[in-house]
Amino acid sequence: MIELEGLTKRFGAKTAVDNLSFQVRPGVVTGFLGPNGAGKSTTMRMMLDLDNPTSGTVRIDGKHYRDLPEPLKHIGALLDAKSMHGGRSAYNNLLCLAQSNRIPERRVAEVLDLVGLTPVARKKSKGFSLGMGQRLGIASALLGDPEILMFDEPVNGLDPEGIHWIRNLMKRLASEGRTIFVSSHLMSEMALTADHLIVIGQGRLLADLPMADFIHQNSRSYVRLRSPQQERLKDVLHEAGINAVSVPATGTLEIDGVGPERLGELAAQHQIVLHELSPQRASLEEAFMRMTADSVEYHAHAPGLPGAPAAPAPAPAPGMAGDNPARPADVPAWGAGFDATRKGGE
Ligand SMILES: Nc1ncnc2c1ncn2[C@@H]1O[C@H](COP(=O)(O)OP(=O)(O)OP(=O)(O)O)[C@@H](O)[C@H]1O
Repeated sequence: MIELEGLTKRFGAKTAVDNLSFQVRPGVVTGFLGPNGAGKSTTMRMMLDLDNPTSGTVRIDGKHYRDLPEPLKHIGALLDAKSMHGGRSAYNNLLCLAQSNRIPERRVAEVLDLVGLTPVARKKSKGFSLGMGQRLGIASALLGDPEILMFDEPVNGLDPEGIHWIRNLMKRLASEGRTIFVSSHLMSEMALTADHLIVIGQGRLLADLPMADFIHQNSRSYVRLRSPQQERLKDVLHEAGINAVSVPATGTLEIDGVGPERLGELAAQHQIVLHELSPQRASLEEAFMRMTADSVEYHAHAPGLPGAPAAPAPAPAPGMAGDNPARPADVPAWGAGFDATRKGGE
């Protein structure tokens, strides 16, 4: 279990993470979503004690990260797959990490096998493709057989086979009772992977709810009709007390709350020709974009979706004051699968 209470991080005048409070529970995949610059990576870095909170706390199984005796055995993370030592083989990268965390060498071969890298174990990691690098980062996260795993944008740049593999791996790890926390800015991807959802925007909590609830709340279903007798069809629907909205861009009508059977029968009764009668479901990506519309920091110039009020967010727990002292230099560094250098601005 990961617990955040009133977690806040400021970089000068910029508040990257703003009074975040939530829990990440075991046995499920929890998706961590937010648009670019929302504060996901900064939050994850504070979870691993790589950035100091300005205020608030993070607890890993009830303890501060720095108080975990052998951290890799509690929590594994993939933050930045490119941070491996390129001049070392995959095997040696993992071996160094294992040795610094008193993990037996046989575990190195086990995790290489688990991620499918055994055939290239002795190759230097600088020659690895993006997908192989991600697998190596995941192997490093799994090395200590931790109960908690965090993945920052693990499917970035992967091919469909790689995406499928990571998705199944996360589900399997969760089904073993582990705590899986995975960030993404793609709702469509998360909808296929996560059981629970935490959404942030401009560092603030926007939603904390089961994925099934998000899908239920945001899957607007409607019927689309297209007819060469559009105006007549509209009149007929109006007479039947059905509200149809014209969509000029597609030349169609959209109807909420009435099934396709009834609409088809009405058209037939009035001998109206239909070229399309199709049930539709609004995309989750659109719902996510509406939820975060007010907090998107970097807008493209193309016209976006209309802004809508953010989804009701659970009230954040009261923040806990108190600065976290800097992590001492001798605390075992993560070493792999992430970039252990602190971001500037502290
Ligand atoms: N070291 C730093 N100094 C100053 N500002 C920073 C620093 N690190 C992050 N920020 C700012 O904090 C905000 C949150 O950044 P963060 O990288 O955590 O977001 P993110 O949700 O992970 O974004 P992305 O999806 O683009 O990776 C951004 O506005 C970013 O510019």
